[in-house]
Amino acid sequence: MSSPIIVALDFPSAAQALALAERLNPQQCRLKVGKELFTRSGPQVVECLQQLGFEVFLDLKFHDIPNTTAMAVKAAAELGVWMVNVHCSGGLKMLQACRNVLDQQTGAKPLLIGVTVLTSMEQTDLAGLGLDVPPQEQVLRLAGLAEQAGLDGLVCSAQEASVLKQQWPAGQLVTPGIRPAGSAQDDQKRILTPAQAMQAGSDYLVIGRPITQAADPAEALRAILAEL
Ligand SMILES: O=c1ccn([C@@H]2O[C@H](COP(=O)(O)O)[C@@H](O)[C@H]2O)c(=O)[nH]1
Repeated sequence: MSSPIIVALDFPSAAQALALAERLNPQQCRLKVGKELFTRSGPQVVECLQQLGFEVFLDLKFHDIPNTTAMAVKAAAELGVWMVNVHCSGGLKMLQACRNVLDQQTGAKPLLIGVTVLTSMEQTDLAGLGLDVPPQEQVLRLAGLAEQAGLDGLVCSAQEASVLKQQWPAGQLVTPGIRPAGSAQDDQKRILTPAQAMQAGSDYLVIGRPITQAADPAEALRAILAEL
């Protein structure tokens, strides 16, 4: 499967998520289950999507003490997901605990990805957290922790992809905040178009509303793939 597209299924019910999934082709995209859908529908929706032939990114952005986070990552691995993520701001010990628990797993392991700075945030938002630095500076700092802990890659903005690829060539870059030209920015701040993101070095493009809210989601996905 060579498509870099991960479609974010941000829906309030399994029925809506599955209806959208049935309109898509597992050869053309992977699917992302996030907090809204998982909190409403639980592991069953992940299993249903897998039965439809899709690889699933479980985007729950775990962030807790090391043992709790590692056990959540273990549970995700046992669900057979393709990718799972944790917040890098949980710190090195937390990230290492997650790496260790996956290394002890037998069989297929999910990619373990560290969330850096959310794509909805800009410098003023970081200042409100007492971190008055450009987002890229904080992303690079958190990327260093992820690499040290042996993670497989990062969630970041595609705006940081090229500098991250220089710092950590092997790190897989998973980039939300993707907006085809002319589409609504919504609550995203650090955005690029699909083609710009690929040129910058993104490995995977996470795209939600521009596909899921389109009149014809399958056609929206095809148009994005044609642009790459
Ligand atoms: O920094 C981040 C991390 C995760 N996301 C998630 O990606 C999708 C984006 O959806 P759009 O509708 O394309 O904006 C969404 O599920 C977020 O939870 C992110 O946007 N930024």
